[in-house]
Amino acid sequence: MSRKNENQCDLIMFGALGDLAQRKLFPALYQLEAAGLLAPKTRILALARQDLDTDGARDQLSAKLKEHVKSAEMDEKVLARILSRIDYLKLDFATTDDYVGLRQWRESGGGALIVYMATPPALYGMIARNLKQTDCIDAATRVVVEKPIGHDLESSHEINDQLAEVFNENQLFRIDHYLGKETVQNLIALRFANNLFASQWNQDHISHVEITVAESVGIEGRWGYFDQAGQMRDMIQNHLLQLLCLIAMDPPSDLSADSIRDEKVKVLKALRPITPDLVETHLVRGQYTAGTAAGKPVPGYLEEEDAVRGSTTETFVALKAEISNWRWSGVPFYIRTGKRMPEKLSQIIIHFKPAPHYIFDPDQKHLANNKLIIRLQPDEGMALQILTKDQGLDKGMRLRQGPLELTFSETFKHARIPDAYERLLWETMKGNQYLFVRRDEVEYAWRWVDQVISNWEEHASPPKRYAAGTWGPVASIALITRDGRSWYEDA
Ligand SMILES: NC(=O)C1=CN([C@@H]2O[C@H](COP(=O)(O)OP(=O)(O)OC[C@H]3O[C@@H](n4cnc5c(N)ncnc54)[C@H](OP(=O)(O)O)[C@@H]3O)[C@@H](O)[C@H]2O)C=CC1
Ligand SMILES: O=C1O[C@H](COP(=O)(O)O)[C@@H](O)[C@H](O)[C@H]1O
Repeated sequence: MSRKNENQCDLIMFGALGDLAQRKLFPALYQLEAAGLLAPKTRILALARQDLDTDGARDQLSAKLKEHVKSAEMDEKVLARILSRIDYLKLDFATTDDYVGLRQWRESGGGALIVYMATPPALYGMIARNLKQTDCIDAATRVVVEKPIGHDLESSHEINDQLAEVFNENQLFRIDHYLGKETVQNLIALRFANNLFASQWNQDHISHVEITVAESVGIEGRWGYFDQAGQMRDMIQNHLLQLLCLIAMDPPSDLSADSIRDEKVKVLKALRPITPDLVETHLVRGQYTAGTAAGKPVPGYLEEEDAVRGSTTETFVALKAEISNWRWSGVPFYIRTGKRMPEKLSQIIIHFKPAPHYIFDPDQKHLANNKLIIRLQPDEGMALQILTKDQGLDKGMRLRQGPLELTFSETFKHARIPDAYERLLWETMKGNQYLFVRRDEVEYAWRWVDQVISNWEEHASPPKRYAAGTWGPVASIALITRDGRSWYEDA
């Protein structure tokens, strides 16, 4: 095969007219086209149950692409090229006979077959069975599935079992879109390409770690889905535990998918359960009430469209996680995530321990902890807070804290930061699984989350209220100040 066609594929997209596909997946394919990364013969088949032909579907997708690709990045020639790759097939996912059209389409193409299931997870098993029954797939087919894989350990087992009846694990690409973010992948480079940090990355040198993933948005018309999930299942079970794993894992022996995933699994297995006696001190759940977002009044969670009165679903979680292993014994990981917070901000702060013997002004002792601030989004970059001597004859040996700063947009001026889905689709086309989640990762994450949820349910205390536009319930501040620490607020 010529180099140009090396990553040639036929991409079949179930749920092609749904929200995720239109907002994220087709814009990502547009960007891959713009970057010249799609092989000349790569084709895309959009599947949905709307009564459209290919021209009608292309018109609809074109309008959505214009809406979701930044106008400065929209180029009519690129648009025409990506649209020309797209065919449309009306198909009811539940009707086996409909898949015959899909097989016929595939017979006229070539390259790897990628099946993207941008549908509710309850449909994955049925789609997989229908694909198999109608001979649409083979042992080289790759399948991309979205989160959430289940609602708990038991249901995730069921979904994974249904997929495993048809596909091998090396065919399954389970998405956690945080793993596609450039800055999240950068955690691997930061930790394992810089020996400076490698030698400090343990309980001898780190006192605690903070992970904050704050969202300014509320429920965005997804109340029905979100109320069944809550922030614990929607964000912690996947994105935040993945971030924790990347920070806490041991060095993998290489960059292969299984080396990285083996190390992440060890972290998940070592997470200390939040047992009933710890719920009070290690966990805070919150739910937002009316407040403000970007200076405008916004309703509370229970007043959102489609809301059901009296729901006790949490829109905020703060917790103290502990990892029972040699490297992290005694180092708490304080994690918080919530909707309707003052701004969109994802960051990780590594707090280093002070030097063993302090010789400077006792009044400045509180400054003596170095911090590494990793800004995942927005304003991607990192800063290492270090202490230097304050300038001037009159300053003696007064200390001053300041950052060694790396802001990606300034340092890599011309490099556009790709959206997570661009990276994930591109890796799927290349057949690389390292940014995708293996079955045991999903299940160990559920195992830990399930016990947290069942223990808080036993505790039966309702979520604490916080006004939209604030950093969560006051109790989340107490969770960390109880240990003589505070959330890093230099946002
Ligand atoms: N949207 C997002 O931002 C995110 C979504 N996800 C995940 O992505 C997946 C898709 O989500 P999303 O796009 O929001 O969901 P949508 O409901 O918007 O899209 C799903 C699509 O599947 C179609 N569909 C459902 N059943 C059938 C059927 N029997 N035959 C044909 N078409 C069918 C629906 O068609 P119709 O409209 O006709 O019902 C709909 O267009 C889910 O797993 C979700 O959890 C994950 C992270 C973020
Ligand atoms: O998976 C999800 O992620 C988004 C947050 O993603 P981000 O890339 O904008 O940080 C969250 O809003 C959504 O509820 C959840 O399902």
